[in-house]
Amino acid sequence: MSASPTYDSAQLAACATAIADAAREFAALGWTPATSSNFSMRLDDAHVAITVSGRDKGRLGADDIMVVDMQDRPVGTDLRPSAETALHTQIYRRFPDTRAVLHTHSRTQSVASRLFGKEGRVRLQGWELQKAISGHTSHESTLDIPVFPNTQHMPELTARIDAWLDTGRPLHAYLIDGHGLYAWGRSMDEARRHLEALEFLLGCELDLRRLSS
Ligand SMILES: CSC[C@@H](O)[C@@H](O)C(=O)COP(=O)(O)O
Ligand SMILES: [Zn+2]
Repeated sequence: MSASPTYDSAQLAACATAIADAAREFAALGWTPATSSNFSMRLDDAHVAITVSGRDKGRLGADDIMVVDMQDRPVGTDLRPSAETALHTQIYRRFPDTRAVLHTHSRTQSVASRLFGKEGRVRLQGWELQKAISGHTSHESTLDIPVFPNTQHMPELTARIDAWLDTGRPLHAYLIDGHGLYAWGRSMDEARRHLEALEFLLGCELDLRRLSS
């Protein structure tokens, strides 16, 4: 049985608005093509507001956001949550201070995930914009973004992510090969900053590879 909710309808409505606003801006940038991408916000320790599966992420309204518990079960609705709900709840379980999780499918993220998938990670070093990632105070720091193999089987993907985390290595975001980027934060603003910074940095890495070859 799910834990009793400690959120109210006003909090759910505020999260739905924040998700729809962010998603609309990402869609305008071309980062959510063809209904791809999914977004969520933590409501309380046991519940998450998340996008309904298959909706156009550029035109989300209140009816396109639903509630799930931390075991990915819909709460108070028969709607189908995002096919990737398990990736969201895993981040909320593993990082208790996370309040927003953002997943997009931009062209830059998709191409970078294929190119760097062979290496298993993108190593970012020497970029001033690394400082947009919380905890990074210098361009001289090393920021590794892992690339996990894509699969439609969520338990396989969450197991790979758990295995990375269980080694104690930091995890600020990850790519899925041929798929897209997951980023998160302790607020919607922080999650957006992380996503935008990584979109920019991945584009820079792609340009460097292209120009150096
Ligand atoms: C439309 S293809 C993209 C999907 O397969 C998936 O990766 C995705 O990001 C959106 O799935 P959704 O179930 O709407 O959350
Ligand atoms: Zn996706």
